[in-house]
Amino acid sequence: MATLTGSQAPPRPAAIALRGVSKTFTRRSTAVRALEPSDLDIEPGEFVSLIGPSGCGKSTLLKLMAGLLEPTEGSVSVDGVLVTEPLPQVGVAFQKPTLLRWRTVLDNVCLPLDIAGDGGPDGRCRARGLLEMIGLAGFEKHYPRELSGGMEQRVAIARSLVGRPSLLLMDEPFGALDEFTREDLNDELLGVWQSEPKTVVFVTHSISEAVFLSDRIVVMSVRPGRVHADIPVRLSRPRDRGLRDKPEFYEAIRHVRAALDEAKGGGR
Ligand SMILES: Nc1ncnc2c1ncn2[C@@H]1O[C@H](COP(=O)(O)OP(=O)(O)OP(=O)(O)O)[C@@H](O)[C@H]1O
Repeated sequence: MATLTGSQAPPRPAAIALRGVSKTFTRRSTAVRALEPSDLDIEPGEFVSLIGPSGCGKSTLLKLMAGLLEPTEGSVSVDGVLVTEPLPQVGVAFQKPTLLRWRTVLDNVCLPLDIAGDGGPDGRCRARGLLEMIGLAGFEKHYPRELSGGMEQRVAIARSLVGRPSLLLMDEPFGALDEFTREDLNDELLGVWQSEPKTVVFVTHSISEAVFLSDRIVVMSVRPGRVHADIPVRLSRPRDRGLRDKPEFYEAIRHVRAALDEAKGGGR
């Protein structure tokens, strides 16, 4: 029987394809142009960070990908499907963990499964496994008020992963944390991403965080936002914390910083 191999196989659609996507927010008579028409392709399994000056439209872009905002012009597709509403294969994690205070840690992680009517023993077992993977074994029965900020953020990340999303959208998930906790969570996020490959789009203000995590860094320019530079990060994987001491890490940081400096001046 003939099988499709190599060049015969149909091309796999991009995990995310943005075509001429722009966004203007309108309130009464005021219009804010947040994003100029932008094109971007992200391949399945890529880890891509978005970085840029405050107000350049990073969160707007992420919300457009998540189906939480509608583009003013253009289209967003995920796995070849036009995004018109939030899709089940997409997980999201934002800067604020927004845990439900009356639910235990385990029940917070299981929330997406409960909403999807899939909260059986398998899902709970997976939730426990994720809690263990991100260093929260033993805290399943605790309530959010009993956790530190870093622990709450870990719970939010486990929650975003429990439905096995093929695409994970993260908006400054570690922005409110101290540097040590942030580095620990970077290590843990990479561990999860390496053990369960998925496409990740990650918004951050930290150049070193973007370099440590990403295959590519998309640098955006000042408002109205647009893609200023698309920089591949050619550091080998798997990566571990030792990478942060290596000259090639600093070299990559310098490169991204130069692009970011240009992007900041680009609108003036
Ligand atoms: N719902 C909204 N209504 C009106 N304007 C908005 C809305 N959301 C965002 N904006 C505006 O769009 C622009 C881009 O905002 P966005 O939050 O996407 O930027 P950002 O790059 O994520 O910023 P930061 O790095 O500070 O978080 C800003 O000028 C912001 O004021």
